[in-house]
Amino acid sequence: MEQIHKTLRDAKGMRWLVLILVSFTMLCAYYLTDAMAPLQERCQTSLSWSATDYGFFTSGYGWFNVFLLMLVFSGMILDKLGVRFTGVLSIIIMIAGAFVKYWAISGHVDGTFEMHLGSYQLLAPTAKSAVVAGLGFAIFGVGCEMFGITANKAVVRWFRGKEMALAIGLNTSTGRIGTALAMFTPVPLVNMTGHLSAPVILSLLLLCIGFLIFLLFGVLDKKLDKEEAAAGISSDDEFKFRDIIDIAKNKAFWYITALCVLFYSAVFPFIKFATNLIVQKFGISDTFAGYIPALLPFSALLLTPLFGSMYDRRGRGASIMVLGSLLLVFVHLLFSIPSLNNLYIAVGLVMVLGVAFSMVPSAMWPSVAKIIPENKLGTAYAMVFWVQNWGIMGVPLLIGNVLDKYCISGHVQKMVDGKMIEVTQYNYTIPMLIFACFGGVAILFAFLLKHEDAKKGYGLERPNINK
Ligand SMILES: C[C@H](NC(=O)[C@@H](N)CCCCN)C(=O)O
Repeated sequence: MEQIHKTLRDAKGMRWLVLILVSFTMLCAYYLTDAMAPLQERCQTSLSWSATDYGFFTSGYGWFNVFLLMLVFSGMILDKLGVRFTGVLSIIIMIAGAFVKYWAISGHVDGTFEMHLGSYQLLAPTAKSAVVAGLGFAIFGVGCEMFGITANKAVVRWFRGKEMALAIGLNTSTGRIGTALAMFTPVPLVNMTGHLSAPVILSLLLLCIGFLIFLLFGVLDKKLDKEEAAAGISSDDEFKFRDIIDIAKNKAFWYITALCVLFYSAVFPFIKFATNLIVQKFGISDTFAGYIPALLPFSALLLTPLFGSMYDRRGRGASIMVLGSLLLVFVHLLFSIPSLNNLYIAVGLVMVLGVAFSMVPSAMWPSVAKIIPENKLGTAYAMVFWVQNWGIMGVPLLIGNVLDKYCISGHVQKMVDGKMIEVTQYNYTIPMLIFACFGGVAILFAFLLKHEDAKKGYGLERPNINK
C-alpha cells in the first residue's frame, strides 16, 4: 500500500491529539494564575491584606521573569534543549511555586515585612503572607511562562503549514477555560472547605495530572523527531546568542511586542481586580460577582479559535489586532463612567471585552511565527513574554497603590466567620481610565504593525493555510 502519511504531524488525528495533550496543562496553569482573583476581599478579611498587599502579591508573577531574566533563559533552554525537556521542567517549577503559595496563605505566615536600603524604604510594611505568597507566585510564574512558550513552539512545530492559528487559538482557549474556572470556583470552594487555600490545593492536584499528560505528549514528539530524522528533515533548533540580536533588529517584532505588553496590561491585571470592581461598582456579593468576569474568558474561549480559523483561511491578522485594540478601549472607557452601574451593562461590556480578548491573541501569536523563523521562535516568544511580564508585574502594583491612595470611597462592616470586620470600599474610575490609556497606545502600535507589514510583506494580512 502506498504510504500516505510522511510523518506523524501529517496525520490529522495525531496533530489534534498532541494539541489536547499540550493544552491540558495550559488549563491547569491558567487556573492557578487567576485562582486568587475572586478572593481579593477574602484576603483582606482573612489575611488582613490591603489593596496594596493584594497588588504586591499579584505582581509576584513577574518578579523572577523580569528581574532575573528567567523568561529569556527559558527561551534559550527551549531553543537549546527542546520542547519535551522544557515542558517537564516548567511543570515541576509550577508545582514548586504553587506549594509555596499554598504555604503562605494557609495560616503559616504572620506579621508584616518591610525593606530598607540605608535610610531609603524599598518596601513599605507589607503583610508577610503577601510577600511569601508573592515569592511562590514568582516561582510559579517562571514555570507558567516557560510552559507558555513551550506550548506555542510545540503547536507551531506540529501545525505549521496546516491549521496553525486555529491550533494556537485552541491551545490559548483551553487556558481560558482554566481562567474561567478560576473566576467562579474559588469562592464556593473556600465556602465549602472553610480554607482560603483550597483552590491552590486543587491547582496542585491538577498540575500533577498535567505533568503525567505532558509525558504522553513527550512520547509522540520523540517519535516525530525520529521520523523527521529518518526522512532527512532537520530541525535547526540550536540556540545562538546571535538570535537575540537578529530578532531585536526586526521592527515588526518590536511593534508586536509593544502591542502585546499594552494590550495584556489592560486585560490580565483587569481580571485580577474585576471581581472586586463588580462588587464595589455594581453592589453584588463576591460569591456571584466572579461569574461576571468569568464571562470574559468564556467568550474568549469560544471566539479565539473562531478568529484563529478566520485568520488561517482569510488572513487579515494585522487588521484583527487593530479592531481588537479599539474594542478594548471602548469597554474600559465605559467601565470608567460611574453612572453606568447597571448589571446588564457590566455583562455586555465584559462580553465585548471577551471579543477583543479573542481577536488580538488569535492573530498576535501566529503572527510572531510569520515574522520570525521557526528556529528562533522559542527565543522570540520568550522575548515578547518578557516585555509583557513587565506589564503583568507592574500594573497590579500600580492599580493596588492607586486604589489605596486615591480611590477609597468608604468602609463597611461585614460579618466574616462570626466576627464583624471593616472592609474598605473603592471607586474604580481611575483604574479603569488607566486601563483605557494602555489600550489607546496599543491601537497606535497595531497600526504601526499593519503599516510595517504592508512595507515588508510578512504576510500578516494573508491566510496561513498553504493551499
Ligand atoms: C498565549 C498567551 N499567554 C501569555 O500571554 C502568557 N505570557 C501569560 C499567561 C498568563 C496566564 N493567565 C495568552 O494567554 O493569550
